[in-house]
Amino acid sequence: MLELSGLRRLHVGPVDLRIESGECVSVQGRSGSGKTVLLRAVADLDPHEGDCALDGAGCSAMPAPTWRKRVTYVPADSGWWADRIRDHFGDPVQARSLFPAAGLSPEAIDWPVSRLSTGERQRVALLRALTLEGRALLLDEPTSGLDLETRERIESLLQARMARGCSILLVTHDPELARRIASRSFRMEAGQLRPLEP
Ligand SMILES: Nc1ncnc2c1ncn2[C@@H]1O[C@H](COP(=O)(O)OP(=O)(O)OP(=O)(O)O)[C@@H](O)[C@H]1O
Repeated sequence: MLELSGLRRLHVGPVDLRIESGECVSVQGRSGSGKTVLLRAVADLDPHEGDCALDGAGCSAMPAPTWRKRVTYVPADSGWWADRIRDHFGDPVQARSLFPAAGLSPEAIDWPVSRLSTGERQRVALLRALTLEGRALLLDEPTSGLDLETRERIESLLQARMARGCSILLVTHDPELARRIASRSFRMEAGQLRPLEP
């Protein structure tokens, strides 16, 4: 269970939110409303007030890398720190086996990052997060710009992760995606999460 308590950063918050194990909560809202600011605060990437806890263990009580391994943030545009895709995975052989589930060729593990399309990069970044086996995922528009078939694959991957107890905080501009996988949806407005009707 991922819990946000009095979380505040810039014009966002204070936000109180509890996401059960195996639950997905979506956040929609206008561009610039603060959705990414919220995700980054939960990931402890920027200074903030308030705290988050995972299964009762507070973010402020553990080293940031430990928190970020358990609560994995996948930005809309991921960073890459090596030329080759395989070098972004602890176990490239295991990662390769996951590629087809995201609509990627297994051979892509040996490609340079520069060869990937925008949507392929997005999926590789998500797979990397999945291989970290964290207990919570913070996803910033994980299916934006993907075709329908590929979106469905990504949804299946996320559903499978939820079935294993992972909590997901999903930022999306796609209300249909939110309806399908989120049990609760919010709209970021004036720095607050306003509940959306199912
Ligand atoms: N470090 C910062 N310092 C000052 N302002 C910031 C900082 N980071 C983000 N902002 C501002 O906060 C606002 C919210 O940005 P954010 O990226 O969270 O929007 P968003 O809701 O995710 O938008 P989009 O849907 O376009 O991705 C923006 O106006 C942005 O300029």
